[in-house]
Amino acid sequence: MRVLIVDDEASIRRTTRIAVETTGHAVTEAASGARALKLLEETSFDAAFVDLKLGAEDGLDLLSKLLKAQPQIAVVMFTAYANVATAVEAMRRGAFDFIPKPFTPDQIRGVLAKIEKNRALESRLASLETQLADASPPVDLESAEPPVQRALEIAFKGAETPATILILGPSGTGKSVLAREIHRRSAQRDAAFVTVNCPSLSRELLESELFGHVKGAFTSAVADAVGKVAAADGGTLFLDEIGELPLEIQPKLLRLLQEREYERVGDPRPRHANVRVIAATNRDLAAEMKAGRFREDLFYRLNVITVTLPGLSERPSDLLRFAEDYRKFFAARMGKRISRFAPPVLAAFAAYRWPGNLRELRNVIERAVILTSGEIIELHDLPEELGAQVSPTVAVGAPVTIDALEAEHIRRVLATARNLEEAARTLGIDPATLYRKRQKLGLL
Ligand SMILES: Nc1ncnc2c1ncn2[C@@H]1O[C@H](COP(=O)(O)OP(=O)(O)OP(=O)(O)O)[C@@H](O)[C@H]1O
Repeated sequence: MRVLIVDDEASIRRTTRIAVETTGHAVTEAASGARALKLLEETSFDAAFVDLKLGAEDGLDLLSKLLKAQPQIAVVMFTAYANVATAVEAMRRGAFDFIPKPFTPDQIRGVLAKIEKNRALESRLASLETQLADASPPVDLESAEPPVQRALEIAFKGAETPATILILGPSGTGKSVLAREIHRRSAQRDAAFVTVNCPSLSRELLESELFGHVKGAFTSAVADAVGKVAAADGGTLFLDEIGELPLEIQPKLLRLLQEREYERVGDPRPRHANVRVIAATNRDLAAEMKAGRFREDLFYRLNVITVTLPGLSERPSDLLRFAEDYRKFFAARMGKRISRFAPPVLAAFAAYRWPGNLRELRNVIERAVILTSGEIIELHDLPEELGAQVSPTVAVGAPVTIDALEAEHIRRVLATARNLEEAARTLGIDPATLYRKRQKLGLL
């Protein structure tokens, strides 16, 4: 690390320098605030030791100026032993730590180790954040399909209120992605977004994961745990696959939703948590309720603002946009130049039913980008089940019915058009007719 020492007393600068240098860090000295600020214009520092009393200068003012010039710098203030109030003020203004005078070399080394540990954590966090941002294609929350537009509108309006939101839709349609977006658009956007995956644990472990437990509550409870409800206090709790929440836990969740109260496993004291709940499921919750697997009161409590995300095959005019976004994203990530999809690929996309929805589309395109050796993604770059969808026999002049030809033509036009209106214009029919034909031909 590069360390700056700012003190008007040469002897203090010298003892500090020796302590810092024994830990292998590079030192620069400044006898005044003005000199320190000049040095900051030329070099960046990781840490600075600054005397609170710099002759006539005020070390607190200098602290603010140093942080303004280089916000990442960790500033440690040297303070007179009795001056605790000023030390507190220094911390309030953003000092990393303070060391009372007189100090020992070990105190200097201790605080340097703390700064280094902090730096390492910060850079690890930054790299994880970049990895996360890089690992996923950009989120696209637009749609040319009226049912999706309506769903998103409800979700975004609901986001601004504290209401519970239930997101329904088949697997891979983007329920988790939407839940995060709702949090991002909510008043509690700066607080935590905490996910609980309901089916991933046994009932006991899920209850403790949600509400926490006290030491000894069950065999593996070797220490107290706060639980995800407490972790989400002030923020959003996302309950993924709520349809699989065990019946025994359902009344506890209902109490949390209604009274904001819960108890840790093994501790009868009621606790309070102010969490906004978003729940998602690919199950038919009303059917689960009728079958006795989901409590009626909880169902109605969750079912206040409900957003249904349709499957990808019901969003033909969005499909191409997603496919293009994914192509660009994965090509850039793999450093390949891939300019487009061959027309039969687009036709195959339009014909396929996409049981895995957006997740499947993303995986198919990632795979195709890896496999393709040219600039264009071809049919043979797709998994077999997709390639096989396009029957080569359906072609003009081939021995097929007009209906089959029409279906194939509509599919292909839909696959390449930006939206339903554009496809209708190309086909020379009005959008309502195209909508009906799509339904009749099973293209929805
Ligand atoms: N709006 C979006 N824009 C771009 N990609 C998306 C979008 N929504 C979903 N995806 C892609 O689809 C994948 C699956 O999304 P997500 O996990 O949110 O689906 P899900 O409905 O919660 O699935 P499951 O029910 O299986 O949990 C994401 O990782 C992302 O790559």
